[in-house]
Amino acid sequence: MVFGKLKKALKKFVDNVTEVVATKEISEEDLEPILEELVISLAESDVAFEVAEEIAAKLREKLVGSKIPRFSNLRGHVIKALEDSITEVLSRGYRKLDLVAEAAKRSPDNPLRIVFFGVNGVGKTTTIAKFAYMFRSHGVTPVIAAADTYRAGAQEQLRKHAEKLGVPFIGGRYGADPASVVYDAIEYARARGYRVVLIDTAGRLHTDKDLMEELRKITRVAKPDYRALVVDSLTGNDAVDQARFFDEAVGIDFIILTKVDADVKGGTALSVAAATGKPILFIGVGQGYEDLEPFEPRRYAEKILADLKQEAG
Ligand SMILES: Nc1nc2c(ncn2[C@@H]2O[C@H](COP(=O)(O)OP(=O)(O)OP(=O)(O)O)[C@@H](O)[C@H]2O)c(=O)[nH]1
Repeated sequence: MVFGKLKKALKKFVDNVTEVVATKEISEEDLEPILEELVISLAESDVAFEVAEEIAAKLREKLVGSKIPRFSNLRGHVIKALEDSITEVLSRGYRKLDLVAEAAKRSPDNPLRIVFFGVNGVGKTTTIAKFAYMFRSHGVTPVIAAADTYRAGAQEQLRKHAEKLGVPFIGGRYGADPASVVYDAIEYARARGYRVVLIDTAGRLHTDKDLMEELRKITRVAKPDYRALVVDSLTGNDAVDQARFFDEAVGIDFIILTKVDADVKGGTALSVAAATGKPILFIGVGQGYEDLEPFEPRRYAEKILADLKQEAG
């Protein structure tokens, strides 16, 4: 089940609180051991330890000494505290972005540039194709630039997507300077009036230092409006390390979390958003072009807690 492990941890927390609290007020004494158990089970669901502790601190603040409103039940009260705490953690750095509207407003000599970073295998290629689909279906056709010139496969995969989607593709020969691919793609867009350029980059080179230098060079040439990091929700705490690496290398504006539809643990979103302070703005929820959703913290928290809320009535 999607998010199964996280949901189980949260349900156990609600069960424990309702079991222990007999009066109309929640005491710190009652809550403390239950919070400790919650932190451990959150950590087991891929929530970074410091983020799990932060959630516990928020719950302590909201629940200790709180009076249960007369007509509401204790369960509902605890679930609401959980939902608010999770929403707060997910909201760090969050802002609404309308990329399609931004691109549509651009003058043709200054197209919107989005550079995508991320290690191999996280779903970067698929995500760029999903973005191309999103722009194109709103009438803003993008140019795709494949600036990973070290992997012939990456070029080929992106070219196929571009063909299927009917959008222009600019690639480079094996080993060509990736920055020149970026330059050509931006010039191409300018010359033909395309208002957005989506740029793929390498996910791995011989050394991390080489990778950092290449990504910095691409960034200097692209002058991106947005630097997007693609992370895989199935990688758990690794996603936090990746976000830190890329943020140090090039600076990250927002994160796209992929494979959320296949995530049985569910904690990565909480970790990445809270531990890096970089907002998740999109999630990948499948392999199709249309399987990209804007991320909204409250809605995501509601999704995590939907079964519990339904049970509580
Ligand atoms: N279920 C699911 N699968 C996804 C999602 N995004 C990508 N994938 C799959 O993940 C696999 C890897 O995706 P790619 O787009 O090839 O990943 P990449 O990061 O470009 O990987 P390389 O090309 O190997 O660097 C593919 O099988 C995709 O279909 C998603 O949101 N949900």
